[in-house]
Amino acid sequence: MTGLVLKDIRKSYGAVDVIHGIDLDIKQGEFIVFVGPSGCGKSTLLRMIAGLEQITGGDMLIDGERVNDVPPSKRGIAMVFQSYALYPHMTVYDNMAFGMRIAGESKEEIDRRVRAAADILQLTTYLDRLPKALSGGQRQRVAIGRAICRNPKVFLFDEPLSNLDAALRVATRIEIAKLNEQMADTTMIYVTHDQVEAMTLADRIVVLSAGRIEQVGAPLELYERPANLFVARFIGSPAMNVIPAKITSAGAATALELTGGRTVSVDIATAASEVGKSASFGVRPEDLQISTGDDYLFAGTVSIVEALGEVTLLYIEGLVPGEPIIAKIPGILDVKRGDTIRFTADRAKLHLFNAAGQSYRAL
Ligand SMILES: Nc1ncnc2c1ncn2[C@@H]1O[C@H](COP(=O)(O)OP(=O)(O)OP(=O)(O)O)[C@@H](O)[C@H]1O
Repeated sequence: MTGLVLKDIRKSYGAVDVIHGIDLDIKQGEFIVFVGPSGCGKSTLLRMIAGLEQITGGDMLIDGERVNDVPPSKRGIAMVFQSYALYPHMTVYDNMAFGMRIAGESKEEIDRRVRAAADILQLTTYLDRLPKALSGGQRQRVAIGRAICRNPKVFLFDEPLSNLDAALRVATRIEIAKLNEQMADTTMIYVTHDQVEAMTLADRIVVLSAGRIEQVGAPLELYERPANLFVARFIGSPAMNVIPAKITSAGAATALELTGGRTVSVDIATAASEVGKSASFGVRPEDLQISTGDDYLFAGTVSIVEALGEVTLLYIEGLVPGEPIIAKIPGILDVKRGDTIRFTADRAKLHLFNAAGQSYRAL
């Protein structure tokens, strides 16, 4: 089993601690995505797994073997970077074969692996071309092919699509998803800023903030059951709306008074000791619906209407100072700036967090 285990992994640069003790068990064949705001330590963690960055503390195990001091070339890992770094004077074939030639593989074995990788990535017709005669997406596929040829146990990707334009990103993302299916036993770890890549590629997403794990879970688990406000706001776009509230009654359902005076009830259990405490009420923009009745969550005045055709985004000012509430309503609406609208939502899709930002569902 080529599992990967991180035990209390730490990283400091001089006196500055950037990774504060990461515990993570990755199973063989899993596709793990690291996400988090800029500077949270995603690349540092990936580079420690690759062996490109010294580990300050803790243990890193691959296949049960401690690899903290094992050099990158001996870890059975291949890494694909944002910049593909191909040799410009070598053909696609030679770029993919290069590492194997250095390693002294036989001509037959090199040919077999290059052709197999080219086949997976649909590069067969480009094998005799130089990188300058390829598009950005094709070059990135060659970089991925070069990594496949190394027969890695663990495949690391550091924002591999971020240099590509929107259409190529989508196409190459789909290639990576197919690659993951074809290399079902190969563990893949992927760093990205892109929500869609994280949601569509990952078996599990690791959300990081300031060198710590906030939550680990399947994409929809994080979306539907964020453990805290950080994850709730980080996963999903536009971000979840959060309205300050006070708990007025507890039990199997909880009653809240929202900022602005409206009372709402959510199907989330709280203890009697929570009554009177401050909380944060959360609802995703796409879970809001326009209401015509009296049974609504809150009402507000529309300040901006963004009609995108497929959906309309409504920005509602005044409920939370300095932060508009956003509603994402399907289709084209007959709504204009200045209209007052009532919003409702399915009660099962509401969220509630305590004053420390922890979800009451996760407590
Ligand atoms: N060589 C270094 N010396 C000192 N600090 C460093 C060094 N490399 C990285 N850091 C710091 O470590 C932290 C984590 O950096 P890292 O590049 O891992 O973040 P990231 O999550 O990958 O960010 P981004 O999404 O912007 O690429 C940052 O605060 C960064 O400033």
